[in-house]
Amino acid sequence: MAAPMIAPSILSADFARLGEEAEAVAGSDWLHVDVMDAHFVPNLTLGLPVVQSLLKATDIPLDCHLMIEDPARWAPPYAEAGAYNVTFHAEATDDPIAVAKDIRAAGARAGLSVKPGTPIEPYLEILREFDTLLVMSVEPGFGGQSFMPEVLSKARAVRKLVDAGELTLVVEIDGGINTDTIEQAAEAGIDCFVAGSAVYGTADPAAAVRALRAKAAGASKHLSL
Ligand SMILES: O=C(CO)[C@@H](O)[C@H](O)COP(=O)(O)O
Ligand SMILES: [Fe+2]
Repeated sequence: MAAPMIAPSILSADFARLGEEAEAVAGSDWLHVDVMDAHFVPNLTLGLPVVQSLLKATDIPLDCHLMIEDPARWAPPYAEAGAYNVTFHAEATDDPIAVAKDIRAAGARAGLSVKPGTPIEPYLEILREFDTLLVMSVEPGFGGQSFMPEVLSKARAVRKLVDAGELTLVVEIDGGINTDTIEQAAEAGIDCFVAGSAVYGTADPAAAVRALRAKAAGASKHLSL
C-alpha cells in the first residue's frame, strides 16, 4: 500500500473563510468537499459555484462527495469545473456505470460511495469503472458523528481485490475518523481518510492532519505493499 492519504473535510470549516481554511491544511492529499442537497440527505451545504471558487483558492485536489439526488444530471459539471475526484452515492442512481463514465469523460476520477447499511457485494463487479470507493462510516448528512466500525468489513473485502490486482482504486473512508479510530480503519486497508471535526475542530488543523497521518502510517505499515 502507498502512504496513507488524509482528506480534511471542509464541512467542519468556517464557510465564510473557505480559502484560508484550505490554506490551513496545505500539504493534505485531497480536500474533501461535502455537497448536500437537502433531499438525498437532510442537510444543505454548498454547490458548484462554491466549488468553482475553491478551485481558484487552493492547489489541493478537490475530493467532491456528492450527497445528492440525480447524480447523472449534477455530477459531471463538478468534473468539468476541475474537481479531481467526483464521488456520488450508489443509492442515488440506477445506472452508476453511466454516471462514472460521464465523470471520467469530463476529466475527473469517478468515485462510488455507499451508506453504512448498503452492502458492497452487488457493486463489486462494477468497481472497475471507478477510481475511488468511499465507504461511509456514519450516516451521511452531518459531521461530528461516531465512527461505525462494522462498515470495515466492506473495506476489507475491496482491499483484498485491490491487493490481488483485480481492482485498481483508492479505498476511502468518511465519518468519525479521529486519532482514536483511524488505526482500526488503516488496519482494514483504507488508503484515504476523510476527517472533518478532528481537523477543523482543533486549534491547529495542520498539526491534526500530521497526527492523523502518523497514526495511519503506523497502523498500516505491516500491510502488504
Ligand atoms: O460526508 C460527511 C458527512 O455526511 C463527512 O465528510 C463529514 O464531514 C465527516 O465529518 P467528521 O465525521 O469527520 O466530523
Ligand atoms: Fe463526506
